[in-house]
Amino acid sequence: MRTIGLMSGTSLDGVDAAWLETDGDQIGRIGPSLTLPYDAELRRDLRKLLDLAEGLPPDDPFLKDCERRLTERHVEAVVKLGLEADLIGFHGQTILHRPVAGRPGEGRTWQIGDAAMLARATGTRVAHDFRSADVAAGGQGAPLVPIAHAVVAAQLPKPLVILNLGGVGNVTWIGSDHRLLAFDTGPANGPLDDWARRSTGADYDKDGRLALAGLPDGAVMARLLAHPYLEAPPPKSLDRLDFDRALRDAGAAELSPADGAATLVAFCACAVAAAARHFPDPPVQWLVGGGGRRNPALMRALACALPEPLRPVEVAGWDGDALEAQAFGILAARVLRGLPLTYPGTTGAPQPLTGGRLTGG
Ligand SMILES: Nc1ncnc2c1ncn2[C@@H]1O[C@H](COP(=O)(O)OP(=O)(O)OP(=O)(O)O)[C@@H](O)[C@H]1O
Ligand SMILES: CC(=O)N[C@H]1[C@@H]2OC[C@@H](O2)[C@@H](O)[C@@H]1O[C@H](C)C(=O)O
Repeated sequence: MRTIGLMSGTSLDGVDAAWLETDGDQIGRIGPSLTLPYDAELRRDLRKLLDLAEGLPPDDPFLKDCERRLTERHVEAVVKLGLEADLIGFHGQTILHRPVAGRPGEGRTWQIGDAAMLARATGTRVAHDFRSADVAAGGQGAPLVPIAHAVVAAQLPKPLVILNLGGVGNVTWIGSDHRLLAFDTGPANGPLDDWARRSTGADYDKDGRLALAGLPDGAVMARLLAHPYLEAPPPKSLDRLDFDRALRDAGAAELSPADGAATLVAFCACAVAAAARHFPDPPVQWLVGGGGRRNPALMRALACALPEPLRPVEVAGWDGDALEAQAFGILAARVLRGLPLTYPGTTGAPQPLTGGRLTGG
């Protein structure tokens, strides 16, 4: 079927949209994709929502206003793509993520976005709410893209790792027997963006210039590397703000702008290297997607920290900016067909689980 996947990630920079033909198991034609950046006001308000989410009722007027504006940008992205689709995969914006491993009914994950409004405005059926069923069953509810990675990487040599460097980092390890192991590695661009905004006023550290001008601070690094998340066995996932406190306690805030950025880059890379210790076998290569692959400071730090070759996903013929959005097209098709989205090896789901809901059409 013809799908449009829509992903608004933890970097809060905009919505990625991608057209793809898929039945959820295989991919057919790959169409165009685009990113519709958010205006500064929406970015700021979404960032504010992350801080407020814990205490907000679902009908809070500020939240509802952000949700409407966010959904309008998604409608705009679909219209701009300008292609017919049978199904839209609508992730929405995560504003809170608190899964409770192995304790059905206790965790919480919250993605905002008005699926009915999107379905009405585009005249297309919408698959959404991809994470709740997994969290309700005691899974992590994230990452969700691993099964889609397995679909697009079907022909590549294994073991293979796909690393996404978004606001948070996440890895998918695919074994020679097609086994999946996936989890969040640690903070990636999220704290770096916050740091760049506070110290330079820019939305992010473009081309890693600030980080390349500094040096990682040994004492701060030592404290950060002792964080229990790194050694904790998967499944595991993170909220965008989960490391903020640890970064403050480690003294990162006292560093100079350049050394602070260099330290955050080094920590992101070390967290990825720590993730590799959980893989059953080393991969033949790492393929890197997400905005972080454009940061030379981060790519250099990763190349130093990992023994295996590390390359942007473009070497496999993929588009590293579109991959997550394409994944939500694949996941939408799986929702429609009732196929599993999550697995014991990806989220800690008790068994392969379908999920998501369908609206409109
Ligand atoms: N040229 C560049 N130099 C440095 N960093 C860059 C560059 N281009 C993009 N980035 C980083 O990539 C981020 C956006 O990445 P991406 O769009 O993959 O995140 P996301 O999809 O929102 O996050 P997630 O995958 O966690 O949901 C930006 O916020 C910025 O930090
Ligand atoms: C709760 C949530 O939205 N998590 C995101 C976030 O951004 C990256 C990482 O943390 C990943 O776990 C997930 O996104 C991708 C799309 C996923 O679910 O696979």
